[in-house]
Amino acid sequence: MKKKCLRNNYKKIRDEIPESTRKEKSRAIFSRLKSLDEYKEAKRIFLFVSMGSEVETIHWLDDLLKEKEVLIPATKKGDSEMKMARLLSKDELVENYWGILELPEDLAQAREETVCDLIITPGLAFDHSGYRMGYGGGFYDRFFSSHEGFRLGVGFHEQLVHEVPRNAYDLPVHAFLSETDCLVF
Ligand SMILES: Nc1nc2c(c(=O)[nH]1)N(C=O)[C@@H](CNc1ccc(C(=O)N[C@@H](CCC(=O)O)C(=O)O)cc1)CN2
Ligand SMILES: Nc1ncnc2c1ncn2[C@@H]1O[C@H](COP(=O)(O)OP(=O)(O)OP(=O)(O)O)[C@@H](O)[C@H]1O
Repeated sequence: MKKKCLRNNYKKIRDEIPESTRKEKSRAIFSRLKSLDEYKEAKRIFLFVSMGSEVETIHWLDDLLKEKEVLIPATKKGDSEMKMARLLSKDELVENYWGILELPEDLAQAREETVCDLIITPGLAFDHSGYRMGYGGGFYDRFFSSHEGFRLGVGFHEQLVHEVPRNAYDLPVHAFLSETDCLVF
C-alpha cells in the first residue's frame, strides 16, 4: 500500500511539471547525454520511447538513429518479460495496448537483440544510491537481471528523491542524469 501511495505521489510530481518545461528539460537532458563517455562509446543504445509525462525521448530518435544502433522495449500483453528489438525508423512505431509506441509484434520478434552497451531507463523516482521506482510491473528489474550494459536512469530533477523503498531483486542504475544532475553510483 505504501509503495502504491508513493508511486501516485511521484507520478503527480512529474505530471505537474508544465509540458513546455518538460520539453525544455528533455532537450537539455539529451544534450547532456551526448556529452557522456558512456554515450560516446556506446554502439548500441537501448532507449524507452516516452509516454505521458516521462522525459520526452521520442525526439531524440531523429539524432540517435543516425548515430547509433537503437534498441527499444518489446513487450507482450500479459507477459512481464521485456525484450529489446532494433528500431530502424520512427515510421515503424505503432501504439501498443498502453498507448506506448513500440514495434509491431512481428518486427519486434524478427529484430530481437540480446546485448547492448547503454540502457536508458525511465522511472517515477530515483534515489541517491541509484535505486528506482517504476510503475510496479517489475519490467526493468527483470530486464536488468538478464541484460548487461551501463544502466543510466534519466529523469527530471524533481524525480531525484532521498530514498525509494528497496526489495531484494532491485538492481540500481549505474548513473542518473537530469537537466541539472549527473550522479554516478
Ligand atoms: N516509456 C515506457 N515504456 C515502458 C515502461 C515505462 O515505464 N515507460 N515500462 C516499465 O515498466 C513497461 C510498461 N509498463 C507500464 C506500466 C504501467 C502503465 C500504466 O499504468 N499506464 C497508465 C498511464 C500512465 C501515465 O500516464 O503516466 C494507464 O495505462 O492508464 C503503463 C506501462 C514497458 N515499457
Ligand atoms: N528479477 C525479478 N525476477 C522475478 N520477479 C521480479 C524481478 N524483479 C521484480 N520482480 C517482480 O516484479 C514486481 C514489481 O517490482 P517493483 O515494485 O520493483 O517494480 P518497479 O521497479 O516499480 O517497476 P518497473 O521495473 O516495471 O518500472 C515485484 O513484486 C516482483 O514480484
